[in-house]
Amino acid sequence: MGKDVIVALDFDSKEKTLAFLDRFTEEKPFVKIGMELFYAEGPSIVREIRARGHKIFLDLKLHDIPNTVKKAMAALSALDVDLVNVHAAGTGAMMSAALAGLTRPDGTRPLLIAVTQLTSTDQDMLEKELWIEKPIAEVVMHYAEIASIVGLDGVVCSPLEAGAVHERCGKNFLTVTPGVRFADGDVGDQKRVTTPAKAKELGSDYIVVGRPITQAEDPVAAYRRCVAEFVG
Ligand SMILES: O=C(O)c1cc(=O)[nH]c(=O)n1[C@@H]1O[C@H](COP(=O)(O)O)[C@@H](O)[C@H]1O
Repeated sequence: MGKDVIVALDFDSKEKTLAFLDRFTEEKPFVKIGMELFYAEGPSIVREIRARGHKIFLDLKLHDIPNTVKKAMAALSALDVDLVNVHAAGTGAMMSAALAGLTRPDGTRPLLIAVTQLTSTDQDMLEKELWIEKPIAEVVMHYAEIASIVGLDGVVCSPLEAGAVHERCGKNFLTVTPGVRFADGDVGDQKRVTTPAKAKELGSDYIVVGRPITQAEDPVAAYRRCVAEFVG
């Protein structure tokens, strides 16, 4: 897995998703299928997009008791995807269970990463609502360290934290980073945000980009702008 841009396919139907993908005649973007599309269309959308040759991050952010997550991951292992995720807040026991559940008959498995703190969370929310009274960057590092100790392949964090995560957990520990906006872009509900160029400078392995591409007037041009800034 090299440095790449992952396009978040946050659409509510197969038709809209495939129409969007049809615009890409020259590239085959790495894509993310999240809750909106998966809950609307089910596993068949994963198969269909895979059959078109895309790499897939299946972003369902599992967070439950260890036994439930293990069984759910066993079911998801049947899908041919490259990357899946859980919430690190489920604890090390839950992350270990997720890893144990992720086994295919041929011995392969998708990479497993953990969401540290959502990029839509800021310091104020962390303290006042979640009652975690620590600097958010330290919380991200702590969760990343637990994920690394239990054997996960990486984390989801803001690009702003990618460098520190690599320093603590090693350069091969993946940093998959949403919270990406062009310098002139609308931030929306995201809080810990930076540009594709800055994400590259900070050492992110993958940026996850949704609305700046999907809602752009010219999505292919927006995707190319991301690739040019991030991959070079
Ligand atoms: O796990 C994720 O992909 C994720 C984690 C996180 O902390 N923040 C975050 O934004 N995401 C996802 O990344 C995508 C970002 O979309 P945009 O904000 O539209 O670029 C969405 O599909 C989110 O579900």
